[in-house]
Amino acid sequence: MKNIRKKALFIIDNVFYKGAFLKEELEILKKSDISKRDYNLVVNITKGVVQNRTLLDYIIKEHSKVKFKKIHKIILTILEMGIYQIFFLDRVPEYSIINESVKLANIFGNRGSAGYVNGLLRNLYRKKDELLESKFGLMDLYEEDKSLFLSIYYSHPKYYVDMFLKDKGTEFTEDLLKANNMEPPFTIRVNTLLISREDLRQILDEKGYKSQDTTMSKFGIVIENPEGIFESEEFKKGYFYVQDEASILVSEFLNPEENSKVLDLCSAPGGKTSSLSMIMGSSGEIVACDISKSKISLIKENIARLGIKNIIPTINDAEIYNDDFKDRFDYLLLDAPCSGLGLYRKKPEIKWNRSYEDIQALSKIQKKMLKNASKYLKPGGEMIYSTCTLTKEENEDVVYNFLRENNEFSLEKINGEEILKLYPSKDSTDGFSIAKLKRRTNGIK
Ligand SMILES: C[S@@+](CC[C@H](N)C(=O)[O-])C[C@H]1O[C@@H](n2cnc3c(N)ncnc32)[C@H](O)[C@@H]1O
Repeated sequence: MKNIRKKALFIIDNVFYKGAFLKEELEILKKSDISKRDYNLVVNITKGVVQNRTLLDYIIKEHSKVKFKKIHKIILTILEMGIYQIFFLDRVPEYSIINESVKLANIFGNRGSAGYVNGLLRNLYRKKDELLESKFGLMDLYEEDKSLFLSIYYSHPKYYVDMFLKDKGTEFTEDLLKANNMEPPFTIRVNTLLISREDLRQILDEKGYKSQDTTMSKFGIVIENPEGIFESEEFKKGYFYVQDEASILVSEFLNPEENSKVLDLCSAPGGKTSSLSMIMGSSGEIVACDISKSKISLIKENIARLGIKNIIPTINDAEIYNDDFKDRFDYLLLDAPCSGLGLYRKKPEIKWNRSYEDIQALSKIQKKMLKNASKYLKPGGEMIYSTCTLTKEENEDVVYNFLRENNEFSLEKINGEEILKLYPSKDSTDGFSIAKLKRRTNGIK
C-alpha cells in the first residue's frame, strides 16, 4: 500500500490533537521524497478534512452504530478522511477510498475496526446522491435553527456564525462561510524598488504565468497558476513578496511620506514593513519591531532579499511602554497579534483552536499595545491599527475604547468607513479590519 493516506492521517492527527499547524506540516512533507500528484492529494484530503470537520463529524454521528464519543480518535480521523473523499473528491474511485480506509483501520485499529469502517463507508457511499440532495438531512434545520444549520453545514464555530448573523443577516453570513471554505487567490506584491508591476507581469507572462492586477491595491498581482514561483529567478531577485491584497492595502492606507520616521510595532515576518519601505522609496527610517530574536531573523531575511535599506529590525515588546520611542515617529503601524479569524481559508485549523476566551484575552493585550503605541507618535502623526480578524472585541472595542480615553486622537475614515472591514466573500481578500488614527497637532481638543 502506498503511504499517501497514512501521511494524510498523521498530519490531520497532529493538527487536531497535537496543536500542529497544517501549513507547516505540509511544508515538511513537500520537502520529502513525494511526487507532485501524491502531495496534491495529501493537501486536498488534509485541508478538506480540517475545513469540513463539523459536517464530517455530523455525518458520522447520524450514521454510526458506535456512539461518537466511543470512536477511537485514529478511527475517527480515518472515517473523516474517507467521508470527505466520498462526498467532496470526484476523481477518487469508490473502491480505492473504501479499500484504503479499511487498510488504515486494520493497521491502527483493533479487530472490529476494519469491519466497522468498511460498513459505515459503504453505507454512506450507497446513499451518496440522496444525502447530497437532502444536504445530509439538514434541510429542516435551516428553518428551525439557522445558526446551527450554517455552523454544521459549512463547518464553522457557532460563535462565529452568530456574530455575523446578528450583524449582517443570513445572506451575507452564508456567502462568507462559503468563501471561507474556498481556495484563496495567490497574490503577490511587486517590489517597485526593483521593478514596475507592468514589467513584472510581462516577465511572468513570458514564463507562462497567467496573472492579473489586483482590483484595490496598486501593487498586487494575482497569479492563477503559481506552481514553481518560489523557485523562479524573479523571486530570488526580490521582485515580489507573497502577500494578501488586504495586507498590502494596510501599508497603502498609512501611505508614509519619503524621508519620514516610521515605527512598526509588530512587524514579523515583514510583509507590511517592506511595503511601507517601498512606498517611501526606501528613504527615511523604519524601526521594525517584534517580540523575539527568531521573529527578527525572519524580517532580516525578507528585507535582504527585497534589497531594502531603510529598516532597522529591533526586538521590542509592544505590551511594555518604551520611553525611547516617545513622540519620535511621523507614522506608526500596529498590526496586532489577533485571533486570525480572517484567515480561515489559509489556516483552517484556526476554526478549531480559538475560543471566545482567547478573543477576550487578545482584546486586553491589543488595548494595552494601542495605548503604548499612541505615545510614540509625534503631534500630527498618523497611525494604523489593523488585525486579520473580524471580531468587535479585537477591533471596534479596542479602537473606540482608546478614543474615549484619548481625545488627542481622531479617527480618519478609510474608503468612507471608520473601521474598514474586508471580507473573503465581498473583497476576495483575507478578512481584515483597518482603522486609521491621527494625533492632533495642537494637543487635547
Ligand atoms: C499579525 S502578525 C504581524 C504581521 C506583519 N505585520 C506582516 O505584515 O508581515 C503579529 C506579530 O506580532 C508579534 N507579537 C506578538 N506579541 C508581541 C509583543 N508583545 N510585542 C511585539 N510583537 C508581538 C508576533 O510575533 C507576530 O509577528
